[in-house]
Amino acid sequence: MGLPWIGETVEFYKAQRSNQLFESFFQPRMKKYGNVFKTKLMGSPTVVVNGAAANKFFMSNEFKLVVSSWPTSSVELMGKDSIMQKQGDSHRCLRGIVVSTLSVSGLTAMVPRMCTSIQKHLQKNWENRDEISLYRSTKMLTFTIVLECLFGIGIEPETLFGVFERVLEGVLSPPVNIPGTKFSRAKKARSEIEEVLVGEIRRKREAMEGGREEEDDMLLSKLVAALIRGEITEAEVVDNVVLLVFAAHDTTSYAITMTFKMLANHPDSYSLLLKEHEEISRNKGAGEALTLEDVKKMEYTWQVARETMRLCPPIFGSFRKAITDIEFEGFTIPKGWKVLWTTYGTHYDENYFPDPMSFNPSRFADPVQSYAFIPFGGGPRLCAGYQLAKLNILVLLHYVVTRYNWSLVYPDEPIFMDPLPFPSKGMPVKISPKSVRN
Ligand code: HEM
Repeated sequence: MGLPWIGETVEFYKAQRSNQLFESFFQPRMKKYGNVFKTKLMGSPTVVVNGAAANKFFMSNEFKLVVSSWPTSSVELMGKDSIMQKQGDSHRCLRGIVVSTLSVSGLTAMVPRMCTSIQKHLQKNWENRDEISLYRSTKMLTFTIVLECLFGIGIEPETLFGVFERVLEGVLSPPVNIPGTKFSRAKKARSEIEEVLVGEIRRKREAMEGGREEEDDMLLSKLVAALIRGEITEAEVVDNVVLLVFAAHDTTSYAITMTFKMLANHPDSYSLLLKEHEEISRNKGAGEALTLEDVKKMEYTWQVARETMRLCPPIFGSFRKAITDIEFEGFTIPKGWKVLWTTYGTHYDENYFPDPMSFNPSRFADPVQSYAFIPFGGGPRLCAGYQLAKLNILVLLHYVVTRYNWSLVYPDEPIFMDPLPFPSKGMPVKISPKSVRN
């Protein structure tokens, strides 16, 4: 387990920064000790678990044997009332509100809104340019989509983007609130966001209580309606807006950029994907928005995106804390110890994915063993924004591949992690418009 207090923290962070967590940290230990091994990270004895059976056991026993465990700085910056800190009824209530906006009827209404946001973004940021930073562009776009299409918050996204970025920089930094530290800058940014959000929430509440606005299918409206009914508090509304923007941001944009990278490196897959989108475009009138039915036809594209997230998961895993002594496969995990499940441990296992390091989207044409493909987690904490992320990835890909010729400036651009992965140069892409109808 390494040195007495820090254990293997230094090795872990070093591997993480260079995006070598699997190769330099997990894999050597799995080879030596097996799929379940003990280490010490950030002062906590931690059991790292890998494999579908372990994923199922720990993810589905959330609240019974384990609970999510986040660093102090994340909790302070996302807020104590965000869904990631909730358990029991309060978790169910908040999750129910979020997921209700992503039901079939919610998604049906969302697709045209998303088409408008994406087309506006491309027009503003891609038109008349011959090179763009794909990562920065998709980050800004994801942020806009969460505010405009999910929450229905009418604040100009550009005015809040930089402030949110400052919060994100502090979420995994040491929680030292001294002027000049990343954490203190992030706290200040969080207060600025809170002020804007509280203003927006109170304005909406007054309008809804005064009968000038009705509850609609946007998430902010649903949260404020629950606030008026006394089911949740104002702090819960604020903290969950912040959390959802955080949860959506770097994850979706990384998934999109890596999908483009994979397509650039696998021209055969790109040809198949392009055919799928050209077929969808052919059946649309000029300027006609996509529908949920069109998105459902993007089957191969979703296979490509899933294969990309298998090989390049935006989230490498997540920590839990044992709330009781746990017996698992002959091991005893004492109460208070941490458990870390990792995406790599199953995504790169040939028992679930033959020839695991090769890019083969069509392996997703058939159903995958449950809890073997876990970029979105599983169990009660399964990603609440899964459907939004899927829609965002598919609809953006549609507009880009049907409207632009594109190529990567640096096909072998290194990926760094801090704490989430990102392309080190922002993934610059050369673009030129195609002549299209819609
Ligand atoms: C490709 C994009 C995304 C990936 C890979 C991803 C991944 C994940 C993972 C792995 C978890 C589980 C964490 C755990 O078990 O501790 C999670 C939870 C969550 N995600 Fe996502 N996510 C993505 C996009 C989004 C989006 C777009 C939203 C919302 C707008 C979102 C909202 C959430 C929320 C609210 C939770 C916590 C759920 C709960 O505690 O009940 N995510 N996500």
